[in-house]
Amino acid sequence: MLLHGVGVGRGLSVGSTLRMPEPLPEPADEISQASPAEEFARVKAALAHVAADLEARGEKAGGEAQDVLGAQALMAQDPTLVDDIEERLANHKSADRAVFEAFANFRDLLLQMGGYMAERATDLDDVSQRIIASLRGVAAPGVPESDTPFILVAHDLAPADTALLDLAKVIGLITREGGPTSHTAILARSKSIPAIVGVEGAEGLPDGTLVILDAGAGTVRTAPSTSEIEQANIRIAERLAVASAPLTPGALADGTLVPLLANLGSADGAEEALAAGAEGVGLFRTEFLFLDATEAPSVETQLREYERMLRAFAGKKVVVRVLDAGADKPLSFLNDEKEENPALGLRGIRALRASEQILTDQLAALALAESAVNDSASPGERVELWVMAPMIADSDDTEYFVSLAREAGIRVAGVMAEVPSSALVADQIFETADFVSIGTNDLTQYTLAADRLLGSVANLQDPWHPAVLRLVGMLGRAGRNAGKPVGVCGEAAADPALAVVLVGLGVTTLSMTPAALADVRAELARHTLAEAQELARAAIAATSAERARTAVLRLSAANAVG
Ligand SMILES: C=C(OP(=O)(O)O)C(=O)O
Ligand SMILES: [Mg+2]
Repeated sequence: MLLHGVGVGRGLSVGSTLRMPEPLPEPADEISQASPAEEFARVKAALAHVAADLEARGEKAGGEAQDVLGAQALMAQDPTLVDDIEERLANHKSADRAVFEAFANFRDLLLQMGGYMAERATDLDDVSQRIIASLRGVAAPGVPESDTPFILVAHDLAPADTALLDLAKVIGLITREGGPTSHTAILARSKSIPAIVGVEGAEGLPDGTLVILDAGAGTVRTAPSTSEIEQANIRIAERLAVASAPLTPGALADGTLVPLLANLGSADGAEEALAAGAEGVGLFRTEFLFLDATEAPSVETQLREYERMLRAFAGKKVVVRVLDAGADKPLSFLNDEKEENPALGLRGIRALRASEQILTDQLAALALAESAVNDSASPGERVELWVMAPMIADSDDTEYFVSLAREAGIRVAGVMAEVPSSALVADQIFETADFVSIGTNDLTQYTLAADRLLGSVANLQDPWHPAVLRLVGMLGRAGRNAGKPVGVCGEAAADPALAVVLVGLGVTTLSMTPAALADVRAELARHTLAEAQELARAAIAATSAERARTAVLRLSAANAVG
């Protein structure tokens, strides 16, 4: 049997599947036969068991995961919740129903508070499920434990699950939900886990099914033959060889340079990015530093973080994005309003325009960080700081941002092209912006009107769609006419075949998760600029994302040099 989904990267894996337990059904609201005191004793034992289990798992995982799990252990013993449960038991609710209701009540309160508190609602659901599982004596939800490596099959992954993935054990990931730019996909790519998301039929895979997961083809093959397994193992070995190829600068076969940059969320990833041959940073997502903050970070706090990042990339270019709050990246201090359609709401530059002081503070911190690094550096060690704003719609947004950036002393100021309107008026935007960086994740979401977090429309969330590629082509042309650079920093840049097409459309730099650099470097080196342009023409002439991908893969196999 062959199942289809959206592959993340080009990874390949052969192994047995193990399912993540399904969420437990809602406990029935019936009068309990046991006495409230008996039920309360059972609940207290379950709470203690779950808290101890979460703490033990936290200690094992260490780092950030330990903080997440420690906070969850505290939730399991929260006195307000325990009192609420006891009260419900006194009204003759069953133990699991009382737990379910008390947690659901607390969850609704958190959701009403919005922002950071609302973000914790998922963690609370997870704790509630664990307690109910303990009361029923069934397996707790979450990543299953196993002594041998396995391919994880899940509906989708919660943040706490993803933080805890043991890479020595989880050798592949298949999810029913999620599109190519969902956080599960971004995490899988950054950890180099072969993954396929949005797989219809994934829920029917029994534990222990031997499968070949081929992310490049977007397929899961069950019951593979011996020769199919041998072929897959040969390809896995070939990929390992690519990963250890020399770290040359990104370039096409004819020598055209295409600098390969890293997407980072903090300076912690700098070492890994440099080791993978990143020629700089093409997208520093500053909001990742402050996701948990309840108030705007001070200039001093920001300065420390930015300086750390800039020092790590001495002698190279670092493109910093100012805070991109809203929708999939909520920052309670910037946009706390509940919106019907947050992806179409006050996010990115719009949220910053509404809180201008936060933007001017951030620009000031960036300018100070650049001076701190460069004032005492020799010319070869100076970092080149570029700053850009997210979700720019038109030249009005551009002029607003660029003038504030210049006032703050930022020398190179540009914008992200993520809203389709920015491509349509790219010539006007280039009159002011020093550069454009295309965020293909959001550009795809808005061009196809397909929520990037929703599995049901994952088939539309595909940057191979000729409509998206035509917009990229418009931006590429406008950049060339203006003599200014056009980068791509969305997930599309991490897809090797698509990366070549983007260059053919006029893109001059590519930025991606460091784990994708080796594959993209190898693929660029197989094509000349003329070939990349030919592939781009084939892609934009296709009538669907799937046809564009097939046409390019076919042509590229025929063209490949060496
Ligand atoms: C790079 C992008 O930004 P983010 O994924 O952080 O929204 C994008 O939208 O492509
Ligand atoms: Mg974006």
